[in-house]
Amino acid sequence: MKEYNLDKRHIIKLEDKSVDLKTNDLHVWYGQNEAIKGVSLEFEENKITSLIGPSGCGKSTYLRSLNRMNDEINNTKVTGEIIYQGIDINADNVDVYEMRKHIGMVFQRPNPFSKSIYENITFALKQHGINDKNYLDEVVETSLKQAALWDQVKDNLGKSALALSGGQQQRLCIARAIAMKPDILLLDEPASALDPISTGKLEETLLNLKKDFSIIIVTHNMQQASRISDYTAFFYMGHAIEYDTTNKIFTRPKIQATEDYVSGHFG
Ligand SMILES: Nc1ncnc2c1ncn2[C@@H]1O[C@H](COP(=O)(O)OP(=O)(O)OP(=O)(O)O)[C@@H](O)[C@H]1O
Repeated sequence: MKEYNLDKRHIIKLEDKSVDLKTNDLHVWYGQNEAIKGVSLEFEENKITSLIGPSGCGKSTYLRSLNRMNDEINNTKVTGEIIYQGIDINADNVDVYEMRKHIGMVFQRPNPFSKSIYENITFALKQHGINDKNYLDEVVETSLKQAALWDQVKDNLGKSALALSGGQQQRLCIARAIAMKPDILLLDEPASALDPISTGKLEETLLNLKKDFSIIIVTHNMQQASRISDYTAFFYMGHAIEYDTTNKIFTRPKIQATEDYVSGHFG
């Protein structure tokens, strides 16, 4: 196993860009295990950013901390700032439930509720007290259109979501997340349980969604990162080692570990 110098980093700052979300010196501990060791990254609005790196480097932990999903895990500690619209959403007084309306998440395995397609999308809205039928109908249609699922399900909105294919279920989960009209969508390996055709459709959907949302995605798939993302961050052993435009990361990385990883010669 090659030893890499973890002090050598290359992290770009998005000075002249519109930054939607950023972290400053973010650390995450599971008990004694420090999984994220001071990560400072900025995410541009209406762009797709991929988080890549070897298994166990902390990509999912970092992603989950961006809308405080790690709060749900016992014995976790998160320090540092997560700045969204000028507010540190890692602060104690933040209403996490409210914040997640702005920063939504889609998980690795499609996890629709055991309810109808329509109810999957309206569930969270109803929880937030929205019951106007016309409004809910409109949100269902718009969200399903944005998630490229409307044409396939529009005549069967009362059908169980569990009867959809895996790829359709994952697009339904995206529709469910965007029904809340978030600004930012976090996706943790959303295509890992999908076949190549469904993966292609999902990637196309994400490319269409970026005009309305900022997207941050964890992926193991190098081709996927290079096909869909504008920026890529390479993680290793709890650090963000290199962060740049996707083109530079895949063609002219500045750090040896990144170069080895993207060229398949890592470790
Ligand atoms: N719920 C948890 N409880 C305790 N430790 C955890 C938990 N989730 C992750 N870890 C630990 O945190 C570190 C980073 O894991 P994480 O899942 O974030 O990495 P990853 O880069 O996303 O890995 P993979 O690509 O395999 O999904 C690992 O040491 C892992 O064992």
